[in-house]
Amino acid sequence: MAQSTATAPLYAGYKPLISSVTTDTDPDPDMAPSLSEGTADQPQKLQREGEVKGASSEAQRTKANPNQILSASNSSSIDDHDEDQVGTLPLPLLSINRRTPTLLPRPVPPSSTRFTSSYNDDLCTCSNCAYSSFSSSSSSASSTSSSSSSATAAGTALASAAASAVAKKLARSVTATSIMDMPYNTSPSLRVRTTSLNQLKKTADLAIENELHVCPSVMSEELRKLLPPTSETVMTKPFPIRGERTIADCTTPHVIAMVGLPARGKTFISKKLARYLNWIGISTRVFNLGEYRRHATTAYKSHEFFRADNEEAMAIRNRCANQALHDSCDWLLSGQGSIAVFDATNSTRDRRQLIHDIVVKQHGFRLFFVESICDDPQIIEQNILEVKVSSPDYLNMNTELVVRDFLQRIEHYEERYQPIDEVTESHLSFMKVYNAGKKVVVYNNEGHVESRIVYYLMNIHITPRTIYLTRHGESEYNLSGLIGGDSNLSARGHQYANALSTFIAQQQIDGLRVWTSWMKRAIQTVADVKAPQERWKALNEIDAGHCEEMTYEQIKEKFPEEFKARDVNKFAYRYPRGESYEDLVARLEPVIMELERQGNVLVVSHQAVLRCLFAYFLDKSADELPYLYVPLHTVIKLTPVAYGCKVEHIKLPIDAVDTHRPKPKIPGDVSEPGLDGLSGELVAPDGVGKVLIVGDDVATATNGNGGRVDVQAHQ
Ligand SMILES: O=P(O)(O)OC[C@H]1O[C@@](CO)(OP(=O)(O)O)[C@@H](O)[C@@H]1O
Repeated sequence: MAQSTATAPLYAGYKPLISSVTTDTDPDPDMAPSLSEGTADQPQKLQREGEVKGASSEAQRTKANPNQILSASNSSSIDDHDEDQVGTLPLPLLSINRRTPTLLPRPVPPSSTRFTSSYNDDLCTCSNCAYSSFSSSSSSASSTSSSSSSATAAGTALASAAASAVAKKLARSVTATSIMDMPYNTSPSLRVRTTSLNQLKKTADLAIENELHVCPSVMSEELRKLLPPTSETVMTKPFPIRGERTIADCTTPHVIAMVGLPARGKTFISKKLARYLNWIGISTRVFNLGEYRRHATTAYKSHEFFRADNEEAMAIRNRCANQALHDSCDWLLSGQGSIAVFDATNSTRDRRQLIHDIVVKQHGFRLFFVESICDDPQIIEQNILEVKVSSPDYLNMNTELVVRDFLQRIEHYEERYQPIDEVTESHLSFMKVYNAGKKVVVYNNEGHVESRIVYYLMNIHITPRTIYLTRHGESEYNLSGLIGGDSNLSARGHQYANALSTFIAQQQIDGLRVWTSWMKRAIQTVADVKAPQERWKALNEIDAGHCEEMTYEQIKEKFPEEFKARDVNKFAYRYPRGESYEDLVARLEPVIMELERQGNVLVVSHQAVLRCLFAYFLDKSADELPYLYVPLHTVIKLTPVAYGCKVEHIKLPIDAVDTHRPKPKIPGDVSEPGLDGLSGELVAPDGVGKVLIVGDDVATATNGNGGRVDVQAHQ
């Protein structure tokens, strides 16, 4: 068993964003207090840290496996931060902006094997671009180390795309820019802008003069306006495609046991962690000791119940703890689940030893403790106000009394509290989270599942923020019922794009960032949204493989068995040569992780992708996920509250087709209404249709009966 202790400084490149939360604000219910103190610039701060973190982690992977990183986009480890890799590249580098693909000569890989990438995010996605054809075949001629041969090689690649003479001219026209001259840690797009934008513009003009296709990113402002929208700040993020779900990795059942005084965010962590693990396919359930105690006792009277010398109460508490632990183990033994989260204080060494004896010695399961430590009185008090005042223990009680009683309850625990000790409890595996992530200590961390848990808990934060999800505006393919493809917006889709930008402007969202897929319909939808934008390949719509650009009826006719199979198990069904919803979830995990790290974000994507993201926030099962109703021209606003998420559906007043195909009673049937009966109706988590319609200057909220309720808090 590997023993290691890691504290914050060791995570220099991986600074947990949660740390900036504790010091400033804390939006979470359980650790809530500091939330209200959040600063307006925090989201930007988070973003900046996130960029550095992502880049350095990628750089590390490059060292481990150079092919892998190239396949993840020729990306940031080379361009950004990996000095070793930089040293292996032929200099000077010409166009190095992987995010804003251009017609310019590109860095030449040291060997042709390094150009086997299937994810050249830096390749232009437009069909006209000469770079789309820059593949391994062209790279074989380019593995030289001199600047002139680099340019020539790139020129040759362009030539093979039918414009050799001009391409060579272009290659020569660009002043070489050595990557070594660029400030370390500067993003590639910034480097390009700060070091060679003029050259890029000149090159673009030259290319246009010669009737070559040039990507928008290097065009002059006037020319760019003539094209479909792009962003000044386009960035692409690589994503791992794992293909299979993680459940296979979780062969040994795990118990995650929380540790910590009351009001330290244990329940928040437990619930959030369980939601994440379930979403990635690891069946997880929380066993909350408070619920067992409430079940075993009559109404809560006061903190006296928690006095260490209250023997009668102590006997009840111990019995409840044993029961909860045994239920956790029984649940794991029954094969229904893989991870049980034991949400209790477990604040003494004896209790932890007992848990270890039962979980590890008796059952042979893995045991991992997560201790939440907080010594900021403000955070604790705010936490009590956010979640304890509304606890069933304090029904109809005056807030002041609640706070006083709860603080006394904490004092009783403090008398006996023994934080996990590395020396006397060196046989345990654990993670300590200080002040909502200001410092993290990981000890005896072992195995894939524990590592993912640690990584996830290091990324979450509790700063108040809002996430907006919307599909692109209605597309031409939506109008004709075709799935997939990369069509433009319809006329109504363009209207939605306008309405969306107005809506977002009206909301005045602090530090908003916009994420879209690389599909035209999504990019066009945010054409006028005034906020920094990023493109994610991971946000592209589900790949329907052989069924792309067909209607459901056509698929049924051409591949009847396939069509039926999808209706039988839509989540697991994988299109021939395409993807399943299960694949999508795997593909979207980095998006969720990054969303957890961010402030306010607007995500503009597609029906299937947004179902997956929505399911994460709403804790929806794999069966429900592929049928979640995500209509066109509707913004879904998600605000973290207490242990869940407030959901608002805001339908902007532009008609659109309904692309939702409900689950049919008979698999493969395309004629009868579906089982869920959702089409045409917004459905909130409680199953009641709730819509907020925003008109030009009035906002009207309606439910199915015309009532004015639009908000749904999901617990
Ligand atoms: O999984 P189902 O229900 O088929 O929905 C996914 C489909 O939704 C569509 C529209 O039919 O998404 P979108 O228009 O948002 O890009 C298709 O492109 C996609 O294949």
